[in-house]
Amino acid sequence: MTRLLVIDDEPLILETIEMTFPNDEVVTCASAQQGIDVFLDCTPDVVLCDIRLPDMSGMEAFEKLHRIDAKVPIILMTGRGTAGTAIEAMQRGAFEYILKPLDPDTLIPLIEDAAETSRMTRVRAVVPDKSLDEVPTEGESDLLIGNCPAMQEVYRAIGRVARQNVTALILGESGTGKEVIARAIFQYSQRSAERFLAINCAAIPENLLESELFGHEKGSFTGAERKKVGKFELCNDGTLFLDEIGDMTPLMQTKVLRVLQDQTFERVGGTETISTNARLIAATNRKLEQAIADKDFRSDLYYRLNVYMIKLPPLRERGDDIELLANYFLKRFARELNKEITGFAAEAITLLNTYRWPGNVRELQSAVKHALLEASGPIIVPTFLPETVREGAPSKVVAAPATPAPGGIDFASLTRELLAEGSENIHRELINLAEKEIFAEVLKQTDGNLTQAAKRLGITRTTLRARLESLGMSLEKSASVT
Ligand SMILES: Nc1ncnc2c1ncn2[C@@H]1O[C@H](COP(=O)(O)OP(=O)(O)OP(=O)(O)O)[C@@H](O)[C@H]1O
Repeated sequence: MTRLLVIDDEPLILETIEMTFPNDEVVTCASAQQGIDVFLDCTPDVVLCDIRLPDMSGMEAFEKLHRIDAKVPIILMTGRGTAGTAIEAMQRGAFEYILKPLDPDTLIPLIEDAAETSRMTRVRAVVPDKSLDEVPTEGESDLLIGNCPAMQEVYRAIGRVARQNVTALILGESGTGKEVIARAIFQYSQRSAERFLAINCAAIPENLLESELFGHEKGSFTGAERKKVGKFELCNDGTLFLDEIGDMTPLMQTKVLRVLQDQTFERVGGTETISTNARLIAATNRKLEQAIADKDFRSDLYYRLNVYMIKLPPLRERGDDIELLANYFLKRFARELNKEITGFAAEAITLLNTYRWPGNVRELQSAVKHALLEASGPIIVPTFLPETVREGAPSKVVAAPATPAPGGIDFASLTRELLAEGSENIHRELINLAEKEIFAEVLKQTDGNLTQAAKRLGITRTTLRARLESLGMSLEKSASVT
């Protein structure tokens, strides 16, 4: 839910906006002073402010609001005659301007975009120190969870790069936390009081992306009814987050490369050369080196972006962090959903640890939420987890060896299959598979006696038990035998 503050003295406009956003909290004010008082009182997510107000000019009102909290996106509503003032306000930090009469098809995506920017700018992404017990209040901050060596390295990298004014490139599969890392870099940087804007390069068509990034002059193409200031210009002194950069078209790659090289560009249809010192943070889940080999991505752009690279590991490679994250989300959502659930059953943890998590942290987050909504007792047991996690084999290979050789598992073909699949966890997957076979056979020979089996294997009973658990192998039979 977005908290929207609307300042306008036209009752019809206030009513229209209330009706357009029935599921959001819309606070309306008929004068600039009243709007400023409410702003001070409730810190909205987004402000919509008319450029003509009874008690002061919209520009003055904008400047007062912006001075109070520069991180709240302010959108100015204007008639055609006052668009020039609105553009000037944008250059001073306003988020956008919109022409009256308001068209819901333009207004709704604009408010969504502003609310998302507001969230990214204002919700802190906090790199943990020692206090991992901390559960931030919803909306206040996102604590980055994870202790594994790869995540420790990520935190160190944020610390190293944030305060330097260089481009950062964040790589990682979908849902690994690239956006949170980008926000952390911004928030720990010297530009944290300046503008932070984000754009998803995969979500919009090339010509729109071009306008969004570089702006356009009025009349430069059909539909360009007014001049637009692009994000590179707006982010002068600020930070621009280009998400899914690997999906940019060749034309856009060339244009972005030029900005990185010369810090200049022209608006679409314009001749004026504009300078920008926007700091770029880029992210992608594509393997850029492969995209370069496939001639899909410019190598010179890659080298420009890759001044400092942060690689996020997939969740399945983060070891104990899976349990840590699951418990963190459990605490967080239990509080939000007002549920008294204290933890996970051991079997549920085993499932979480063995599942492959193709959607990474985002998928774990929704699995925990799902489990909380399903849960009826004080702890999460396997049946409350989503079916994909319960039944989704930890990995294709571990579930069903594709080509077992007559005498056992054909490791050479499995290795080839995993290589072709692009797996980056071949060692772990095959070792798990081998262990499963070995343990199953020894337990069969020792009638499920854990002590005997551990003795024959030459490992301790505790180690065997832990390995069986983490491989998702049943302990039922062996547990009854000591
Ligand atoms: N280490 C972490 N600790 C806590 N929450 C995390 C962590 N990493 C990611 N998240 C949460 O997981 C969700 C997905 O993260 P995010 O959107 O940053 O991923 P992404 O890599 O940008 O995904 P995509 O490539 O699909 O855009 C977010 O809600 C984020 O807050």
